[in-house]
Amino acid sequence: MNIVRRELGGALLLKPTVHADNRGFFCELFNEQAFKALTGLDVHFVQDNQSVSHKGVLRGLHCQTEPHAQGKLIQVVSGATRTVAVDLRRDSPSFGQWAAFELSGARQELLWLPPGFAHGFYVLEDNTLVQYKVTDYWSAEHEVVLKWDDPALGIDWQFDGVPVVSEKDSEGMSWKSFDC
Ligand SMILES: Cc1cn([C@H]2C[C@H](O)[C@@H](COP(=O)(O)OP(=O)(O)O[C@H]3O[C@@H](C)C(=O)[C@@H](O)[C@H]3O)O2)c(=O)[nH]c1=O
Repeated sequence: MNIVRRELGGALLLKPTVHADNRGFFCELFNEQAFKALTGLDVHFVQDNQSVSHKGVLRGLHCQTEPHAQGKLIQVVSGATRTVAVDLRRDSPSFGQWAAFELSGARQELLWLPPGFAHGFYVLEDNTLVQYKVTDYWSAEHEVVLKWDDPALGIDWQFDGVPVVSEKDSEGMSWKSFDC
């Protein structure tokens, strides 16, 4: 596995080593020892999540706060997304900044987002399967939902039409009310 891109002082785009042969391919998606050797991070995952979405869906922006902040290792197994991370770590030089990543089954890359990042994705193809490992359990009471289209964040989602969002996400909090 290699680090192919670093963003916002902690987000990492990772490329697994793919072993291809006449049957197809094999790759390790997460190996605790190798991840630590590569990144210096000692992560412990407690939950694996999966979602399937139609083209045009947007999920996010979601973040869990302490003491249940979640690091996330995200993979698009099939289909494609434009995935966005926003740095919500108040002590970070990139606090309030966002970065976008094109993830897809074809690219086979993984995105590591440390605890303290908001995560969201816009789905570019039907039947997009997203899987991610998280370092803490889901806790609805610690969930922050940030408004994905807040002009103060200025995220360039590159929409093709009006995105389909959940009721929860349409009622997300503004950046102004978070940043106080
Ligand atoms: C996140 C989560 C949801 N749920 C339930 C709550 C609800 O009934 C249903 C759907 O939840 P949501 O609408 O929050 O699903 P979704 O919008 O896909 O939420 C996810 O979005 C992406 C962007 C993330 O970063 C994730 O951490 C997670 O927040 O699943 C769990 O049982 N466990 C979980 O860990």
